[in-house]
Amino acid sequence: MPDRKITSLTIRRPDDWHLHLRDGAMLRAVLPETTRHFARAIVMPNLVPPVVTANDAVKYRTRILAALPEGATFTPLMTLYLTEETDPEDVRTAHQAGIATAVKLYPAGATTNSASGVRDFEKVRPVLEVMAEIGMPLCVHGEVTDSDIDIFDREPVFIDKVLKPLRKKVPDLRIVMEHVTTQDAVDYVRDTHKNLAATITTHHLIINRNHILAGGIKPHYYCLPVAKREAHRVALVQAAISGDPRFFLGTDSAPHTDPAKLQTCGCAGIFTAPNTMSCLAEVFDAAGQLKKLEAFTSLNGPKFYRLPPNEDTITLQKGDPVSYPAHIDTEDGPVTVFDPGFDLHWHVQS
Ligand SMILES: NC(=O)N[C@@H](CC(=O)O)C(=O)O
Ligand SMILES: [Zn+2]
Ligand SMILES: [Zn+2]
Repeated sequence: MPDRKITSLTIRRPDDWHLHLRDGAMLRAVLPETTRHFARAIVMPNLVPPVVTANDAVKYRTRILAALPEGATFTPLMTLYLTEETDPEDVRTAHQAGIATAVKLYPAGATTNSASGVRDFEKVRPVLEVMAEIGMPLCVHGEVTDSDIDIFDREPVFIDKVLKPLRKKVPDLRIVMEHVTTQDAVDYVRDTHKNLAATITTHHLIINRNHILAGGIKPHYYCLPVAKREAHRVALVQAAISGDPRFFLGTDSAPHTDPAKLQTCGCAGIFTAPNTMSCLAEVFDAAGQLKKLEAFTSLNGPKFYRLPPNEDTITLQKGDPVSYPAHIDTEDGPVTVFDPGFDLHWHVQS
C-alpha cells in the first residue's frame, strides 16, 4: 500500500553507482540529466577504445569535467576497464592517487563494447590480488557469454561458474555485482556476509520480460542483463526496499541513439537518467517503503565504497503527473527516455 500520508520527502542527495556517460556530443547531452539530481557517479569505462589505464581515466575525467553544466557540483568516480593486459601496478597507482575508484570486469562479448574484456580469469589474477590488498572494489557485469547458455540463465550460471570460484581464490576482493536481475543474485548477495554488494537499476525494478516481448517487440526496453520474469522483478524490489546495505542504486543509464536501437540488431541499454528519481519514488511509494528510499539511493552505496554520504539534500514532492521529455536531442541523434508505463507523481524540487 502507498504511504498516502507522505507527500514530501527530503533525503540526502543521491549517487549513481553505475552510469554510462559516453563521450563527445553524447556526453555533453546526457551529463546534465545526471548532474541535476546526483552528486557522484561511478562512470563506466566501456568507451571505444575503453578506459584501461590510469592515464586514460585522467583524460576521460577531464573531458567529463569540461562538459559539466554551469554551476553543477558533480564528482565523476572513474573506473578502469579490466583487460588481460592490465598492469597491476598501474591499478594500484590509479587507486592510491584517487584517479580510479573501482575496476570494471566485462566478460569478453557480454555486452555493449566488451570486446576487450576478460576471457581467461587466471590472466587477471595478479590485478585482483592487488585490488584485494588495497581494498579497491571490482564491479562485475555478471553474465557468462557462452552461446549455449540461455540468455535468461546467464546471470545465475555466472554466479556458479565464475563468481563463486573467483571469490574462493581471492576472498578479500571487494565485489559489486552490477545490475542484478534475478532472485538467484539477490539470494547470493544476501547469503554472503563479506565483500559483496549489488547494484540494482531503476528499470529492472519496473519492467519484466513481458514488457520487452509481449504485444510487439519494444527495443527501448532491451538492455543487458535482459529483464527476467515477474518473480525476479519482485525479488529485486524486495531487496531494494529492504534497507539491506548490500543493495544500492546503479541506474545503468545507458544512452544509445534511436537509430542505433531501432534496427535489425539493436543496441542494449536503457536511458533512465532524466526520470530515475521520480521512478524510484513511485516504486518505493507503491511498496509503502518511501522511508527506505534514502538508504537505497544515498546511504548504502557510499558505505560500501567507504565514502561519506552527501551532506546536501534533495526534496521529492508528490503532485500532478511529472512531465519529462520522451527523448532528448543530441548531435548524434535523439535518445529515447525510459517510459515506466505509468504516471510519475514525485517531482524532484530543484
Ligand atoms: N546495460 C546495457 O544494456 N548496456 C550498457 C552496457 C552494460 O552495462 O552492460 C551500455 O554500455 O550500453
Ligand atoms: Zn553491464
Ligand atoms: Zn552498464
